[in-house]
Amino acid sequence: MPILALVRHGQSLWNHENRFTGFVDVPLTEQGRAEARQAAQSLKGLTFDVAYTSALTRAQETLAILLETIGQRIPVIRDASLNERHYGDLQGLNKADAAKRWGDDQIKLWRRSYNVPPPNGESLEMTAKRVLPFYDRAISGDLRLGKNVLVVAHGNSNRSLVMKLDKLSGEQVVELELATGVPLVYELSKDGEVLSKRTHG
Ligand SMILES: O=C(O)[C@@H](CO)OP(=O)(O)O
Repeated sequence: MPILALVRHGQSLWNHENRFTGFVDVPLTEQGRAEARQAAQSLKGLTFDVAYTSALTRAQETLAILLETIGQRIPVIRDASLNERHYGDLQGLNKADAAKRWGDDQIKLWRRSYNVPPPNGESLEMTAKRVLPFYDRAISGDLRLGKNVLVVAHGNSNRSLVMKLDKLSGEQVVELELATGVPLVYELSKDGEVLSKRTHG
C-alpha cells in the first residue's frame, strides 16, 4: 500500500527569531539543517518514488538534505500551491510584539482559527483551497499508482493536508500543531483512505 510522508521544513531563521514568515523566503538555520538530517534518520527504511515541495527555499533545502541523507535520487516537483499560508500584513513582525499590539486572543485567531484571515493574508481555509486541489490533481494520482510520496512543506500547508487525511473539523484543527522536521507517515489504501498514521521522531 502506498506511503505518504509529510514533513514540515526544519527551523528557519524567522522561526528562530519568532517572526511571522508566510511567503517570505528565509533560509534554514543550522538547527534547521540538523532537523532535516534527523527527519531523514527517522525515515530510514522507507523508499520513496517521488517528492513534492513548495516554491520556498526552507522546504526545498530540507528536502534536499533529507534525500541526500537517505541516499535516494527521485523526481522532485516544486509547486507554489504547497507554500506556507500568506501571512499578509503580519509577515516580518515578531509574534510576541504582535501579541502585545493586538492581544493574545486576536493573534491566536489569526494563527490557528480555520477561517479568520490575518489582514491581507490567507486563512487556513483559503490555504487549503489551493493545497487540496493540488493534492487531488497531482499527489493523489501518484498514490493511486502505488507510489510512495514524500511531501516537504510548511506548518499550514501540512495542516491543510492533515485536516483532510484525519478528517478534522474547523474546530479540531485549531489545536493541531506540527513540529519542524518531524515526519508524519500515512499508509493509504489505493483509493486514498488512511489505513494507518505514525509520527516518526
Ligand atoms: O510564520 C509562519 O509562517 C508560520 C510558520 O512558521 O507561523 P504559525 O505557526 O504562526 O502559523
